[in-house]
Amino acid sequence: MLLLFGQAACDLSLPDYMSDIVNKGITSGDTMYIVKAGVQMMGIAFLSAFCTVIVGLIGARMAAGICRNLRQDVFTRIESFSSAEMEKYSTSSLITRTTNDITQIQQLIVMLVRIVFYAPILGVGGVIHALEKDKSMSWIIALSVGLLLVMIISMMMVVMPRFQYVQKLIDRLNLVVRESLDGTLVIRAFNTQRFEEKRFDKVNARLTETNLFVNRITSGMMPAMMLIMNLTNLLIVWVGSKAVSSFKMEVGDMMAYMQYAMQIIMAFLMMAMMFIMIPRAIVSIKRVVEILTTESTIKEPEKAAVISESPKGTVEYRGVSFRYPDADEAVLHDITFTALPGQTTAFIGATGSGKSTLVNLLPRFYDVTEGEILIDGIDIRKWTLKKLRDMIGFVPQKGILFSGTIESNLKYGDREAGKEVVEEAAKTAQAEEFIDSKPEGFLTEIAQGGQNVSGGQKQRLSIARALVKKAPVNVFDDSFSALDFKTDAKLRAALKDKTKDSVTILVAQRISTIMNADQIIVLDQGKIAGRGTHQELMKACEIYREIALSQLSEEELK
Ligand SMILES: Nc1ncnc2c1ncn2[C@@H]1O[C@H](COP(=O)(O)OP(=O)(O)OP(=O)(O)O)[C@@H](O)[C@H]1O
Repeated sequence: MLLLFGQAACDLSLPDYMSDIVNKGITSGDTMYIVKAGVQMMGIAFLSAFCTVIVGLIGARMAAGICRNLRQDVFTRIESFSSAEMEKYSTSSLITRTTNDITQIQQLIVMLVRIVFYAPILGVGGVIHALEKDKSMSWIIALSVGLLLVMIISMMMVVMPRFQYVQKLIDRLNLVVRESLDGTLVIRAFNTQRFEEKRFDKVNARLTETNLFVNRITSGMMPAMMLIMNLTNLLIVWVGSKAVSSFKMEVGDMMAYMQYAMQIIMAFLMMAMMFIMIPRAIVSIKRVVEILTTESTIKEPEKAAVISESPKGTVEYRGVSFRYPDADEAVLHDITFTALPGQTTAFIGATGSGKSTLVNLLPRFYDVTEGEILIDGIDIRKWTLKKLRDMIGFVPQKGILFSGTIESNLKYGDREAGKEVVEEAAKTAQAEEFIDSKPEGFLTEIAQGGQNVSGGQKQRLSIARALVKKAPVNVFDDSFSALDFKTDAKLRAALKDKTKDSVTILVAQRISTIMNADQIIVLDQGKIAGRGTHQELMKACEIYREIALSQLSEEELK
């Protein structure tokens, strides 16, 4: 603040020096005075430049600091979102908000620090100094400021609505790029590069068009402003020279007046720039605030239940129904079952029958619409999210790995896990063989998204990652689908041995994967169509029999 005052005071004093040099030095031929005042002027100009640089530095640091914290807050908030909020905003929009929108805010802060105080001080100071020199020419300044204001306000009215549109288009552009990059293989296989290019071109062209429109108007503003400034100078010289010739004004004062007029106009220009940036940044601020104020639909309990030190993990679904947010119909209806420790509870059913939805309710990716889910007799909504999720070793349907080494991926759920635990989990998940075959073993680098491992290897690493957690409840959502029958069988045998005391919930499409489960639940259109052991279901459940016979012969099923 002090520096800003210093900068403005220096800038405002320069025209006075110039006026004195002309009036006292040049007209009377006093060279010493000219040199002395000239040196002082240079000193002040350097001081002003120094203040400007320091203010710029402080502004940049402040903006970078504020926006680093803001980005962190937005990221943390997004991490707390449930799947419902993730779907509401879309991944691409969340990326734009965390990056581009915050950059807009950062630019505004830099600008604000430089201008918000400096411009008014310069403007007001300029007016006071100009009036001190001469009052008769005030109308010239008033006229040019009025013209500038009309121009700026009309321009803002035209470009404002476009700013919102630009941010939306950036969201859209991100979405198209993301989809194209994620789907490269499909695009190549279907030869749809041209189609994707067109899709990209369309959004890109619209974004360019809108940006060009905004830029054309804002860049047209500069020459118009220069014109107003030059006309103002011309008017001052014209009116001023008449005053000089009639000895009402000195030449130096007229020159100083011209400089004050320029400073006043510059102050307005700076404020105009600020007013151009503010609406744009407001759009971004609103989008960021929207994220920061969105509460996750999955809430922590107001009063968490007291959980035993070593929970057993018995999972119980009681009359659970579920409807996706914004969907018309429920996808799960009145599901009731209990999964006991030491037992495997398996789910089978046609695609879309609700198996993944059912297991996704357990770690509270979504909350049930009706009924309740209990672990060890306590409603999961009464558990803290951390405790609840620590209880569950979850293997999602889509094997997702992170960039890093195999080891860092396996230790994802427990950073402190020892070497033996990691190796044992890899062995149980039948991943040890292929890890050992790599020259760097557990330290082999995994590419982004696990692109350098096969589907089956990715599944095995995902399983091992869950096992490292040694959680009382393990959920495998169709996690054996990419494994060959032999590996599938070996894995289940090893799993049975290693997870003797835990609850195993298994979703599968293959009968052979679930045949030996202690309890099999058949899902049909979100309802339980049968439950029991394989033998019991073969006798009593028509849907199960159909699925089983479509995959294996009567002989194999016995
Ligand atoms: N995020 C979502 N929003 C709205 N509806 C969804 C969502 N995810 C799934 N559904 C719908 O819920 C139903 C059940 O889907 P779910 O993925 O649970 O089936 P599934 O039995 O696991 O199928 P699959 O064996 O193919 O994985 C489907 O009709 C699906 O269209």
